[in-house]
Amino acid sequence: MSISIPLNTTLQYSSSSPSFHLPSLSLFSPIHSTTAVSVTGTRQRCLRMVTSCVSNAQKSNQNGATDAVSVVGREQIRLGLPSKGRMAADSLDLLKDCQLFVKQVNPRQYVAQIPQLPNTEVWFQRPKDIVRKLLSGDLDLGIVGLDIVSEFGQGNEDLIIVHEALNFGDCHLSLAIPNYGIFENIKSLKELAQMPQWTAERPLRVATGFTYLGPKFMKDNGIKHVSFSTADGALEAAPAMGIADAILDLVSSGTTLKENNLKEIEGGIVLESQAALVASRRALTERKGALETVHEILERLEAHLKADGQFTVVANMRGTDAEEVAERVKTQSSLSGLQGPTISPVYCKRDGKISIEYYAIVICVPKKALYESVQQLRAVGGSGVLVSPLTYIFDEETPRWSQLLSNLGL
Ligand SMILES: Nc1ncnc2c1ncn2[C@@H]1O[C@H](COP(=O)(O)OP(=O)(O)OP(=O)(O)O)[C@@H](O)[C@H]1O
Ligand SMILES: O=P(O)(O)OC[C@H]1O[C@H](OP(=O)(O)OP(=O)(O)O)[C@H](O)[C@@H]1O
Ligand SMILES: [Mg+2]
Repeated sequence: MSISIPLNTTLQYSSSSPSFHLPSLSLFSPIHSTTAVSVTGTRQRCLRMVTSCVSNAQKSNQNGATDAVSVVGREQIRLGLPSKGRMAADSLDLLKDCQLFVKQVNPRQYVAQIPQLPNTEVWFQRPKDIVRKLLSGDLDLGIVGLDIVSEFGQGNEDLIIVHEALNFGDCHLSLAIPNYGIFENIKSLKELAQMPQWTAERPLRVATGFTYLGPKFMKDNGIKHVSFSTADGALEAAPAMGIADAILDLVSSGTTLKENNLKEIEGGIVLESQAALVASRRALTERKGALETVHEILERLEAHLKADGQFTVVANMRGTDAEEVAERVKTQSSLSGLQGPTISPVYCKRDGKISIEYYAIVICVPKKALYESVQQLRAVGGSGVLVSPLTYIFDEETPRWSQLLSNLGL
């Protein structure tokens, strides 16, 4: 295992009490360099001790993120799912919709199985711990919000977003200020930054749980006079309590902001988030079976999510032959289906003879365009329109799979 220690760190070893002192280990982030480390004490013993002490401490940096460690020899692939909160039930529902049934004996049990993926264990963890454990090598795959990936992953390249839009957990991380007092006429981040009130002695005070993304966002936007405080919830109360001037928190419906007389401002959105499938690069490249498992999960997810937005529409159309019907259908913009309509003859028996007067047309239409499509079908002579939900659409290969392989250099 390799460890990374900042430049000029002094590791002190005392032979009387065999322990190590890494003065800044819990204070820096991120960890970059392995050079210029000075070691005091008995050299050989020192290095052995450092390795084990850092390993045991899981190398947590200030935000709880851990450095990646080597893939350890276990047989099972581990998938982390949120153990609580609003993402928990939706993650299980999504997997169920993909015919991946998570068998959890009781809700307090933190490990579960998916019979359809016999080499995979599910571990229920808090979202931030899923990210931490992907980085430490204790999980291989996970479903979490992109907000948590960014906050706790801190751009670590070992984290790979396999699917960035699982269609639930939508929200955005946004800066909000009071809609009263000195902020009444402030509408943008620029205007907020230019307010004369903020000085080195009296900075803009922001309350947030996002202690990595918050300062990064302010720095990236050139806002100098700012300070941060943190709390575990109900941040929207902080301005009215006089604890902060602004908050940086997740917003989905916007109700909590409104009910607390707060408003979002132009340029104040830090990121858009929804649930994502995330993997450890190391696991995918080094752990036996991990890539095959992620491929299967990805295929199921893609097939389900693609189908989720579509209906199958079947209608009968009178016509002289299939081409003539196709020509008519193609004049309508909403009737092209995935690759063009499927048209098949409808065999009727008339006066004792089989004849073809109707053709059945089958198309997939986006749910949003259903009514428009039905109207267009009628306009070109369609009748007896049947609409049914689609369960899966399997394409030849998913673009996300090719992207993943290229990301992994495969
Ligand atoms: N309105 C929202 N507020 C917060 N998170 C949301 C919202 N909508 C979607 N999410 C997503 O849900 C994830 C989990 O949020 P949730 O509040 O349920 O759990 P938590 O924050 O881990 O729990 P707690 O709030 O008790 O600390 C967030 O990281 C985010 O990706
Ligand atoms: O825009 P809205 O739909 O109103 O949602 C936003 C609120 O939801 C979250 O809080 P949560 O319910 O997780 O409570 P918490 O503050 O205890 O985390 C978030 O921290 C906001 O307070
Ligand atoms: Mg919350």
